[in-house]
Amino acid sequence: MKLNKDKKMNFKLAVLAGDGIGPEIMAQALKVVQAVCTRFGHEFSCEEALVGACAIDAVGDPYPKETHHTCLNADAVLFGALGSPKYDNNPNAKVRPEQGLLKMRKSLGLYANLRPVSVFEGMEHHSPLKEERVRGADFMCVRELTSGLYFGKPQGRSEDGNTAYDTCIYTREEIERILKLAFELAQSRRKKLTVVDKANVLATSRLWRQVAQEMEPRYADVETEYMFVDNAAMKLIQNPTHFDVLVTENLFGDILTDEASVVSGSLGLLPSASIGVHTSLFEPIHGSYPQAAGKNIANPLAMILSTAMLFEYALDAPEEGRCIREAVQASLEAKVVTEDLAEGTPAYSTSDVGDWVARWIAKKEER
Ligand SMILES: NC(=O)C1=CN([C@@H]2O[C@H](COP(=O)(O)OP(=O)(O)OC[C@H]3O[C@@H](n4cnc5c(N)ncnc54)[C@H](O)[C@@H]3O)[C@@H](O)[C@H]2O)C=CC1
Ligand SMILES: CC(C)CC(=O)C(=O)O
Ligand SMILES: [Mg+2]
Repeated sequence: MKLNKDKKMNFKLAVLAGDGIGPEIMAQALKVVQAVCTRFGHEFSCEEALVGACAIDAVGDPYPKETHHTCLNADAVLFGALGSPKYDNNPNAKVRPEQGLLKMRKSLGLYANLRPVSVFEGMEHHSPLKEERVRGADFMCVRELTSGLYFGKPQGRSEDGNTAYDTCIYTREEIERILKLAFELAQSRRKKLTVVDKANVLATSRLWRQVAQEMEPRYADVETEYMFVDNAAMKLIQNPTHFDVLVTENLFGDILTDEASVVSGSLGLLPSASIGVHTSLFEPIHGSYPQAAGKNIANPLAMILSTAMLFEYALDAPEEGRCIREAVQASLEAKVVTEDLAEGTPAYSTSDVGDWVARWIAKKEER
């Protein structure tokens, strides 16, 4: 990224809209990035690339080499979502969009997926849980992203097709690096870490727990607890304010964070940042929501909030990130929301919400 003499940025984004609602929510995110850049005096450029079902259809590969190079040549990656019923409903498909997602994460070295969960001020009523239960909930899920059951080999079927297997593998090194990140994150927050595993049953979980226990003394200022994943699944919605930083393996983190979106009120509200070795990538936690594709009804806020994380984590520009969050808070207060959040008020379209948030950012100084 270039900085001019006034410390204004000129950065380059790899833009991977993907499938389903991906292009619709990405268009809103880019409006917001443009509004923030205009407001703060930055410049940016985008290079689009294919990933997922659209990439299979175009070139037969869900994560083409060209896409990988585009990601490596950019300052950061913005990703929408991928996946299509065409492949979900065909168990015999030779190539799957999700293979592209896994390959992208692995080859970009994105081993840590940060998924913040919180309730916007005054928006507790969006959650189907009791308002007093979710008020003040604000925790960070740290999901290991490049190992575990989604990556372990062997994976497949027996010759007669009647037995299937997946393999869960974790090395000490993989566990240590994600735990280090989680401990440090806890130190920068409320100093509480919940390590979620299934150590009563799984060998990989027992290694996770052992490594975490060995590291604990180095982070004596952090209160560390261990929780089995089934219990965590219950506690997350029974008592979400219990948590500060929660760290767990790939599969558990995937499932628990979709569940945790109930605390915020919609899956369409949860952003994420994937960080690691070669670059960083910002994406909503939800998928391609194919039922909504092309209808201009999906909530773009998870994608828009992912751009706030882009400014904070990749561009070291916290004020810009804060500005996006304030705009999102304002849109919720003004009830400019898509149908997943509209209760008794008219639903706005995906593009209306994007326009409103971008306009709010542009006009902020007038308030
Ligand atoms: N990171 C990614 O690209 C991911 C891709 N997928 C893929 O997405 C496809 C659909 O999977 P699903 O299990 O249906 O998950 P999904 O996350 O796409 O949708 C599940 C439900 O969440 C709600 N939802 C999701 N996004 C929303 C939004 N922006 N606004 C409002 N409501 C929203 C809808 O009620 C939807 O039916 C599959 O092909 C799957 O493999 C799933 C998860 C992550
Ligand atoms: C489609 C999966 C591989 C990914 C997923 O559900 C996620 O990253 O949240
Ligand atoms: Mg998921």
